[in-house]
Amino acid sequence: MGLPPGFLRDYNNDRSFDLMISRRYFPDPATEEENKNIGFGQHEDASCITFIFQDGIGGLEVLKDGHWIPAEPIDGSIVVNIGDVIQVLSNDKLKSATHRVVRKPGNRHSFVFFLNPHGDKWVEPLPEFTAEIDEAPRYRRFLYREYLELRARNKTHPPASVTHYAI
Ligand SMILES: O=C(O)CCC(=O)C(=O)O
Ligand SMILES: [Fe+2]
Repeated sequence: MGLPPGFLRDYNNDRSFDLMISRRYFPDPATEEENKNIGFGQHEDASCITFIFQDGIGGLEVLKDGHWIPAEPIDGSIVVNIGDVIQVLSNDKLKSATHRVVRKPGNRHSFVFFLNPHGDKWVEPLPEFTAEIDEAPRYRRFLYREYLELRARNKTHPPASVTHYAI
């Protein structure tokens, strides 16, 4: 990221807002009905970074230049996604990965670990990516807890994203 080693640890070394979720996806129902094979719709994670441990079934996809690219399972490997917090800290230099899961013929299992800041942490573009390189901040600052609440409230509506704080 162009930041000193250990930066993320120094920014937030409190692990109490981290989260690990175990997920199970049922097989593709193989109907023609639209969106029926979506196991987890397109989204970005609210985390700093996310680690995905998936089995061999597949279905995880990442959006790149308008195309969905499968993140094929590789035995013994972990998928690492950049989340919204890094996008804001880096003032958009690093983008939160847009991803989804499509259902495959088999039952899929994954463990998803979200490395998050503490809820009382302020999230804002860092000087290294703004003042120090003559770039205007693209987000106003917000408390991490506020953002989690915003996302929880908007779950059933168009999902909230970090663009809510865009300047
Ligand atoms: O199950 C997966 O592989 C990914 C799930 C996911 O994107 C999430 O929990 O945010
Ligand atoms: Fe995700």
